[in-house]
Parts: sequence; C-alpha cells; structure tokens
Amino acid sequence: MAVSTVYTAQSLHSTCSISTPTKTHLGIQQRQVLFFSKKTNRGRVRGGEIRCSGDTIVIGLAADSGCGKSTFMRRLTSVFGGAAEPPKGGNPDSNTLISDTTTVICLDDYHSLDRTGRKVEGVTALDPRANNFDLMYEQVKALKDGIAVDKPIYNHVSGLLDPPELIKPPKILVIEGLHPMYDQRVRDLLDFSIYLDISNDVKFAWKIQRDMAERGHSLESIKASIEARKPDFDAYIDPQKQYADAVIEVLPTQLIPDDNEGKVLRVKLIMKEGVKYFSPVYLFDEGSTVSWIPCGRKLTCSYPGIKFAYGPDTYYDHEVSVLEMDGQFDRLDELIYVESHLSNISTKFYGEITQQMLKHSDFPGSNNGTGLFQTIVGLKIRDLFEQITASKASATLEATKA
Ligand SMILES: Nc1ncnc2c1ncn2[C@@H]1O[C@H](COP(=O)(O)OP(=O)(O)OP(=O)(O)O)[C@@H](O)[C@H]1O
Ligand SMILES: O=C(CO)[C@H](O)[C@H](O)COP(=O)(O)O
Repeated sequence: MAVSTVYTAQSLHSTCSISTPTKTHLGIQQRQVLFFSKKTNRGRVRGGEIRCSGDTIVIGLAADSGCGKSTFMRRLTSVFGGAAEPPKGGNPDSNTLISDTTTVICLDDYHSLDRTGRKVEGVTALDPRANNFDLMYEQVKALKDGIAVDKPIYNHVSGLLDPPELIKPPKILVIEGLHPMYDQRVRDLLDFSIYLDISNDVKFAWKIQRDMAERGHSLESIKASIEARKPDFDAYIDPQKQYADAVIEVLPTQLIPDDNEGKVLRVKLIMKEGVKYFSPVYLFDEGSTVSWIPCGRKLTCSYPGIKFAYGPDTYYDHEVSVLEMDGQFDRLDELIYVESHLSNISTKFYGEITQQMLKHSDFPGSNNGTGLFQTIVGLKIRDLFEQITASKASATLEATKA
C-alpha cells in the first residue's frame, strides 16, 4: 500500500507514516488508530497500516581488540552527560552500556561461533564466517526504525553465547567492534562512522601493557595472539577504514629519532569532506596547510615538545582534512591555549574540550592526541545528533502542515 501522509503522535516519539489514501489531520488520525504495538512500532488504522521510523541515529566505531574503543566510548558518553551502565538486572557479563542518551552495543555479540566453535572450524573472531551479519543488519535496522530487539550476548568470560538481552531503541545507538563497516547493509545504516587505526608497534605496546598487567598473559602468548590475528586483521578489519567518516590514526612519534619506547605518540585526525552534518575541525585557517609549535610562553612543553599540523589531503580517493598532534601535554589546564586556536569544534561554551579532558585526566591518552581527538569526535557526534534531530523535527512539522 502506498504511503500517503505523515503521522505524528507525541506518545510514540517517532515519525510514522500511514498507508491510507486520504490525507488526514492529526486529530482525525488519532481516532482512526485501531491498534498500535510499541514493540514492533507498527499498527493498523481504519483502511490502512501505520509504520513508524524511530529517531535513533546510528554511529559505527571500528577497531581491533585493545585499540581504545572502550576508552573512546567513555569519553563519548561523558559528552552527553550521565554515566553509562550495563543493563540493570541483566546478565553481569553483558557487553552493552546504556546511558540516558546512548546505548553502546558490542558487535562481538554477533559472533555466530563461540570460542570452541571457532577452534573446531579453525577461524578467528575476525573472520566473517564467525559472525552473523544477517542478524546484525536486521537488529541494527530494527533499532533504527524504533523497534526493540532481543540481541544475543557473547560472553567473554565463558567464551559462550548467552541468552539474549532486550535492547530498546535509544536516541544514539553506537555499534562498536570489529566489523561495523564490513557488511554494506549495516554500513548503509550508519549516520557516522569512525575507525581507530593503531599502528602495529603502538598496538603491541598497549596490548602488552594491558594483557600482561590486567589479564596475566605471558609476553610470548600475546605475541602469538597478535601474529595469529594479523592476516585476518589485514583482510577484514583494516579495509573498513576507507569507509570511515573520521579516522584516528596513532603512530610512533617523529619528535624522537628512532624512538622505540612508544610512549610519545603522533596522532592524526583524518576527517572526510562533504559528509552531511559534519564539518571538519581546522587549525587557524580552513583549507590552508599549517605547521605549529605551540610551546613557549603559553604552553609548557618538556622534551620532546609538541608539534601540530593541519591541511587538506586525500585518503582512499576521498578529499579529507587532517589535523595532527605529535608529543604530549605537560599541563592539561594549558590545553585551553590550543583549543582557542581550533575552529569548528562544536563546543557549547569556551573551553569545553579542556574541561572534558581535565574531567577524564585519568583515562589512557589524556595527555596526547588520542584523548584530544577522541574528545573532539565526541563533540562532533553530539552536534551531528542535534542537527539530525532538528532536521527531522522540521520535516515532520512541514509534513503535518501539508
Ligand atoms: N590512548 C591511549 N593511550 C595509551 N594507552 C591506551 C590508549 N587507549 C587504550 N590504551 C591501552 O589499551 C588498552 C585497551 O583499551 P580499551 O579497553 O579502551 O580498548 P578496547 O578496544 O575496548 O579493547 P577490547 O576490545 O579488547 O575490550 C587499555 O588498557 C590501555 O592500556
Ligand atoms: O577480537 C575480539 C573482539 O573483542 C575478541 O578476540 C573476540 O570477540 C573473541 O573473544 P574471546 O577472545 O573473549 O573469545
């Protein structure tokens, strides 16, 4: 049946269309509703069907394991205020984090093979054959359409697939994990996508630090696990960065010749041009090529100092703007000096980036470009969300007037 008019009902918090041939006004339509299910977001009206699409925006965050996704998610959630918690009263090993505005689901939950299954089949978790992309697509689409889903849980403690958990459509759904941009159907549902591109040397250093200190793994077993994953990482995970709207690339510093300590990092924020609702951040002058050493009277820098760069470039044949920071901050409160030279940062007040960075100074990467750029991307996502919401609201208003 053809959709002929747009229906808005305050109780539904979504935009709904009715397949009736007559153009009707809100009051009449409310009398026409015969049945409506909030679970499926569908119902019947006299002479037709009602279908609602939700207001959920979907963000994809791709990276290999141990590359800072959880840290990034904590920064993003904090931009919206409120803490993110696992679903109340649910599975204690749930991978989901829910706050007032955001729900973060981990795509490991769509592993179709559990740990034993992968061993038997001889595949890694990065291999598409170990993941259920049909279900991932159906459930992300349902949530985007405002429909709750029973999502499976992959239990990282037991290595088994646990009974599903109910996920309701949030304002912002973040799908984070190995493959948010691998399947074109899922990719097409994303309103914005991010790839955390950690160079091999840095990834190795982070993994050793975490898996040895926190998980009791030996150096040899960590090396073996990284080597075993590498071919599948190169084949299935890394290529997704070509689709990302923003890439945070983490490399060894260039400020220390032949550095092999991996403590000082050079971080690039690669921002695609022409993405709807996203205007890349710039330093001093949009579109110019800039190199800036901010150390001196207003920014304290110990060895090896700090260097920023900004300029246009191409990335996988796309036009991009790249902002780069090499080095680390000695005093986070002085970050305001750098912040005041950046534009298009989508802050709500002067110094918001600095405030966010100070608030989470204990998070990994708070003194370097990883923390700074993750915070900036968080602010850009808030801005994108506000723009999409405003544009949907005005489209609905126009449609009800028609
Ligand atoms: N910006 C950073 N600077 C330094 N170390 C970092 C940074 N981000 C993450 N790490 C290190 O990497 C480890 C993994 O980070 P995090 O838990 O955020 O990654 P993840 O991608 O969510 O991992 P997983 O998918 O395996 O759960 C941290 O314990 C920390 O040691
Ligand atoms: O790449 C991963 C994503 O986090 C994990 O290795 C994958 O999910 C398998 O988990 P586990 O090692 O706990 O069985």
